[in-house]
Amino acid sequence: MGTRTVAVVLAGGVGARMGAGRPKQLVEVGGRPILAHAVGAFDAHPGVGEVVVVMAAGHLRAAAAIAAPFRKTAAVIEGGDTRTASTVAALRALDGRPDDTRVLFHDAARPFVDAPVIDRVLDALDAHDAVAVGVPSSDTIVVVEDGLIASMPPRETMSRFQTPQGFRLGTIRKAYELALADPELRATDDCGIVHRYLPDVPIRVVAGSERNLKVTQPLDAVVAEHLATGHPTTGHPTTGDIP
Ligand SMILES: Nc1ccn([C@@H]2O[C@H](COP(=O)(O)OP(=O)(O)OP(=O)(O)O)[C@@H](O)[C@H]2O)c(=O)n1
Ligand SMILES: C[C@](O)(CO)[C@H](O)COP(=O)(O)O
Repeated sequence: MGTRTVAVVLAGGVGARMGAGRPKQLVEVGGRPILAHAVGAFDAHPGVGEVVVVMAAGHLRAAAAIAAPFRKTAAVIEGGDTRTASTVAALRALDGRPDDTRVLFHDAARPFVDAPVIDRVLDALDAHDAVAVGVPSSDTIVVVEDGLIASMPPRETMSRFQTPQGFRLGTIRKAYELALADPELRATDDCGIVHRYLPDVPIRVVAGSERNLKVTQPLDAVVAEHLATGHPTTGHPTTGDIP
């Protein structure tokens, strides 16, 4: 048997910016919960052996019901207060696994991750211990401090990060061990933890996909419905803009 690959679907958030009254990963697009789309993508991928779902406290039964029909679902566990804490919960659930295990961390809020993106991450993990997924930024990105431009990196060097982010388990474990000892720890993704705490580990960036959007704001749900069905939801002020 080859090296095991575990996909961790991070669904521990509450969806405050979406304001749906429940975690956005439970909201349906195209007739299925967002969480089901995300779990389904990894369940269907031949390179993935197991799927672990990390769910927001108070919603574990709902998540378990969504994940149960997928044969690769190995566990549904409770997350933490931050995305970082939810990743830590997943790493604890993987205690005892060999260091060369491949682990993919994916935002449940990205329902349209597809096989080519997962392929690229897994292929890159053959040669690298940490892999990120990015798409070129169409916008100019500026660093703003106190309402003023502090720096303006050249747009052609800017990449918008998506998930899955892939790691050898030993590498991401070590990075989090160091991160958790840092009282200043702040991070929005897992590659950021490796970049900061294991700066000598090169992080390979592979191409993501514009479809692999993160459903974050109410408008994203309209776009997601359109991508899932070809039909926008009705009643939203922007639906007329979408063919
Ligand atoms: N404590 C947390 C917070 C976030 N996430 C997951 O990380 C992904 C990206 O986070 P985000 O889009 O910010 O989701 P929420 O935290 O739910 O959104 P918000 O910040 O608007 O509350 C999501 O799949 C989310 O469920 C998580 O597993 N645990
Ligand atoms: C991991 C991520 O999706 C990469 O773009 C993003 O950083 C998640 O951030 P959030 O604040 O948890 O939405």
